[in-house]
Amino acid sequence: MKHIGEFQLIKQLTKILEIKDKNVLVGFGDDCACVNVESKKLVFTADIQIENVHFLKDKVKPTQLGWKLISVNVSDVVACGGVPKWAVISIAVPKNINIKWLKEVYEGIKKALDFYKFDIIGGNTSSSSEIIFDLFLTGETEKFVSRSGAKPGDYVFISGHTGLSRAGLELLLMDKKDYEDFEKRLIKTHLEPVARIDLQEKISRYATACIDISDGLVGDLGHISENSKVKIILEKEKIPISADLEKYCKKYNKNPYDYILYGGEDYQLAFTIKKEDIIHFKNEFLIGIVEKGEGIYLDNKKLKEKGFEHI
Ligand SMILES: Nc1ncnc2c1ncn2[C@@H]1O[C@H](COP(=O)(O)OP(=O)(O)O)[C@@H](O)[C@H]1O
Ligand SMILES: Cc1ncc(C[n+]2csc(CCOP(=O)(O)OP(=O)(O)O)c2C)c(N)n1
Ligand SMILES: [Mg+2]
Repeated sequence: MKHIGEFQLIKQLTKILEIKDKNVLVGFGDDCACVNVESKKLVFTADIQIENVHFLKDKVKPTQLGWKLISVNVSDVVACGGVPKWAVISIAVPKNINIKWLKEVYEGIKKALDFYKFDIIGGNTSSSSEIIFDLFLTGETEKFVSRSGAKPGDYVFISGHTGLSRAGLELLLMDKKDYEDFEKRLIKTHLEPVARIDLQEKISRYATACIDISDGLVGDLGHISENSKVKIILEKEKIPISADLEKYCKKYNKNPYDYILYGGEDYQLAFTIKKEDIIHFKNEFLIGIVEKGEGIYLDNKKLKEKGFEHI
């Protein structure tokens, strides 16, 4: 197959479909779809964890895998301002799967459901040569926060440090006998991300646009820029570097900005707000502004909007 990229592929496929129901407020192209149901707005999302694509079976505890499956989906619901409500799960596993291992994945899932406070209420089981966990999650929101609402003059924020997860993945793949404490913390960020459910209310109330950072900060801000038809200017000086990432980059001679800007699987939120609402975001990081135009800039340099793509 010609290499067209994941997002081009999604565009070509979804063009074949036609959303006819007028109650659908948001279809393809955002973190969640959104549907009017009586006086409520329901949001829908699905994300998957696949062996050798999202995880290596011998490098993750089954409980961590269950936790991550739930977190990555909650992250999309929160990015739309929603509260997670109900989910169904589809699994596909090799016929000779270790049942104890699988039950431990479900223990991790249960722990996450208790933390994020919602239920899985159904699912499906099938076989596959590689392990697949797919979650379909619905949530409720009063106001849908899209990727398309950023306006010139808005501030750009991130909810926390980025780049740590990629450093954690690289450390895991190094297969070291011993890890320093900061390395263990980076690995934990990769294997046990926590979706920013704590920000749900503020996002719902104040964000003019929001996306969860799964494919890398610049790639994902690129979706806000494209959908909102605006230019985003990041100020290098304002983008935070975590102390652990700094240590990692010093030790392994890496450029921290490759991680911060392009890392992926951060599951922090990138969002825009009106300037006057800045008082509500004291613990988050102001990293830039929205202007008329297009593209993502770091100070006055245009950045390549490359993010993680599966295809
Ligand atoms: N195969 C597909 N068919 C229809 N819609 C899809 C498909 N894959 C992704 N989408 C939609 O495309 C958009 C982008 O997907 P994705 O990049 O996976 O979002 P996210 O990073 O928030 O999970 C979403 O609205 C998603 O619902
Ligand atoms: C073994 C392994 N290789 C590579 C990665 C890195 N990786 C896998 S998926 C991904 C991007 C995010 O996942 P995706 O399924 O695209 O989530 P979405 O953007 O749809 O929310 C990254 C950075 C990984 N986690 N594990
Ligand atoms: Mg997805």
